[in-house]
Amino acid sequence: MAQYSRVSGTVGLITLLNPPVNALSAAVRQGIVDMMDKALSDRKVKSVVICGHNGKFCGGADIREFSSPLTGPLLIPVIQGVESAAKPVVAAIEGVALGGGLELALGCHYRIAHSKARLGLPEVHLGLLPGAGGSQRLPRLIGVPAALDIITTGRHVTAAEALKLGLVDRVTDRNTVDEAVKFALSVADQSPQSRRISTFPCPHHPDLDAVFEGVMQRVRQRARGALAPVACVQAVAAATLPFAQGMERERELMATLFTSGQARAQQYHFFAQRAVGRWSMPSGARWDKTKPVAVHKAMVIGLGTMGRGISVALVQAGVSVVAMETNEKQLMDAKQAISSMLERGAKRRGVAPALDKIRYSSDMQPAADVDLVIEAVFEDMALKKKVFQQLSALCKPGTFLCSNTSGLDVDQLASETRTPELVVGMHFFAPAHVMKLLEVVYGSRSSPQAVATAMELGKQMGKVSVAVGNCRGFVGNRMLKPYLEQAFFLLEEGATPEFVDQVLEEFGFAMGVFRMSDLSGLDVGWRVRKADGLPDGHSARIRQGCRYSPLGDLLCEQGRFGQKTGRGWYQYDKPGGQVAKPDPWLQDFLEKFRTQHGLVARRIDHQEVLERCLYALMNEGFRILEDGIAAGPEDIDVIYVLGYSWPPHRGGPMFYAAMVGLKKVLERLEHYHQEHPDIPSLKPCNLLRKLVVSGSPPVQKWREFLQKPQSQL
Ligand SMILES: CC/C=C/CC(=O)SCCNC(=O)CCNC(=O)[C@H](O)C(C)(C)COP(=O)(O)OP(=O)(O)OC[C@H]1O[C@@H](n2cnc3c(N)ncnc32)[C@H](O)[C@@H]1OP(=O)(O)O
Repeated sequence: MAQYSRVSGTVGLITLLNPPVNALSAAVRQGIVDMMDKALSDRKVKSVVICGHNGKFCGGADIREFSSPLTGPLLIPVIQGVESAAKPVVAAIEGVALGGGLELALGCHYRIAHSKARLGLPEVHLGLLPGAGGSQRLPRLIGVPAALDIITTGRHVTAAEALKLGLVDRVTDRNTVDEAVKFALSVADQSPQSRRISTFPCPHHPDLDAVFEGVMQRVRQRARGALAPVACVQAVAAATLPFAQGMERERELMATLFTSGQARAQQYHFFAQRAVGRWSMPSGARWDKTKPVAVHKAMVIGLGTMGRGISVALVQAGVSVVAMETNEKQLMDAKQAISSMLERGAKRRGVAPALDKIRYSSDMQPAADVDLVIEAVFEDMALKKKVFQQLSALCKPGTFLCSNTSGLDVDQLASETRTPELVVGMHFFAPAHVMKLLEVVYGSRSSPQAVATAMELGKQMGKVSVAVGNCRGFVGNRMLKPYLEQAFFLLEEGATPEFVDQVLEEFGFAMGVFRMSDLSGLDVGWRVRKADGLPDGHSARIRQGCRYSPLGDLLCEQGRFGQKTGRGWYQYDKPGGQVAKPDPWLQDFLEKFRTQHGLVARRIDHQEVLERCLYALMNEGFRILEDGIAAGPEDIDVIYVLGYSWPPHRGGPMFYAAMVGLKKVLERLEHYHQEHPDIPSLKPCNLLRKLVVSGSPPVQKWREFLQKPQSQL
């Protein structure tokens, strides 16, 4: 809803009231209409200010309303009503003006922003476009190139940048509403006629065609099959037409997006990202019953790529860091690298680099005086155990001990310490100061407070933290295993790396499985498999009664580790080269392999590649839910979108399973498992069967079918 009062004698003040972000629900839209009527009909009122309750202008349309038929007045006429008002209307922007919120502000005749406010049109992240005139008014106000940038990236613009772009008229450090009221008084006698953005012509640009072509090309490349970014460009292109025609085009494009599965997927992802913050553990411990401990000082042990990124993320979150590395040369290199990462980051954010927040050490002693340690040494259990033993002896009581591991047993590490309840895994993703995902792994003895502290620290670092149980590979890497396996089996059966990658990239992954494997290095998994007892030079295709593909191992034995050696599943022009080219050697190698094992290459189609890779991955997701390793499908989906480049417009693997239809997924898995009975990951899991028998409920209802946590609190 919206509140109305008259202030300073002649200013009508309309306050949007819908906590926490004053989203434009039906009641708020109706409130704006009613309060505008009140202000315009009050003869004493000469000008109007629109602001948001509690220091937030408006977070946009109420996304929760998108899943049911719209009621109340539509936003487009509401904004038109504001713009066509005969009295000047000023938007007082505090906190955020996003999506429909910024569109409303664009309908006002003036915009005053607080210096800390953020403005943007992030609809593209919800699978939409700014459909309440934003795609038409923004380019008219700030020009096509700047509008295209803001609309297609969905990024938030600071008040300072908004002022530079001409998006706001004034920026203030003072009380924004008071300033807006003063401003409204000063323009009370002026006609708003010349301030109506819908009447502006689109600013001239010498080569608009080239601008649109360039952006469209970039957007298509980045979009990976997403419809919204492309529609955003098309909508802005329509801003060069007369306003009414542009609005009609915006409406048509929006209608297509609004009903698309992609918009549903991206809106699901928006809420899923927020839902994972409400974590729970099988013990019944929960986010709302556990207080995190504030971390002021942390230590990072091991300054390889991960340790450096983690140190930067901590410093940028305002935590004092001791960065430790025993190798002096590595320590010096790390210091230089971390300083330049901090400097670059600070420059991007327009702040001073917090170089004084970090100090360096070549020994473990400073661990005695920190609140939390993140161990980020090489992924080797023996080495990590040694570090945890040392930490246990050194740290003061209450210090949280975290391991940045991508899949090792957190319980084993905890058992090396005197305080297993303070041990959790913190699985960061590379580059750790950039990637948004953090898996927080609780062991069987981790205390709820340790989990809450790691989750909160992740949030402070700007990450989306997901609490997961302890098992080999946790959630993300555990699901990756059957996916990779299927890709290898497909090569054995007749596919090529190029074809498998092409199918997965067409689906929307940034990189197919083989290009990704070349980038991250084939040797990483090989070393882990060898540590698990993989015999050298052995190419058997059946291990412990199950199908096993030795292809990756055989490539590693040839020194083909991927990009870094210039050869892997593809060839590169030099070690470290990035352009993957098909390698005739690999074709020859695959043919010889098939002959050696009596395999006859068959024609494998697009559908089989997708189904075998993706359904095997989803099936593992159902097992993870069944095992209680993830609390709900949202957790898995957030991990896959943010950490494994699953296309956001497909929601995540569990959401996608629901979109495809659980019955179909089950049938196809049954079919493939019949064809390949020696591949256990293709055997449909019980939870999937249970859901199908229960009529394939929507993904939001799956938690009801999972085992309830046992409350021990
Ligand atoms: C035809 C009309 C078309 C219009 C197009 C639109 O306007 S689409 C909406 C565009 N707006 C956005 O995309 C903004 C989405 N929100 C955010 O980015 C952030 O929430 C925020 C506004 C920057 C605030 O961030 P903060 O970290 O402070 O809080 P949370 O993200 O945790 O949000 C708090 C709760 O508010 C819910 N929420 C936020 N925005 C909306 C919204 N637009 N509609 C409905 N609900 C919203 C959010 O879900 C949180 O609640 P939970 O219960 O925790 O989920």
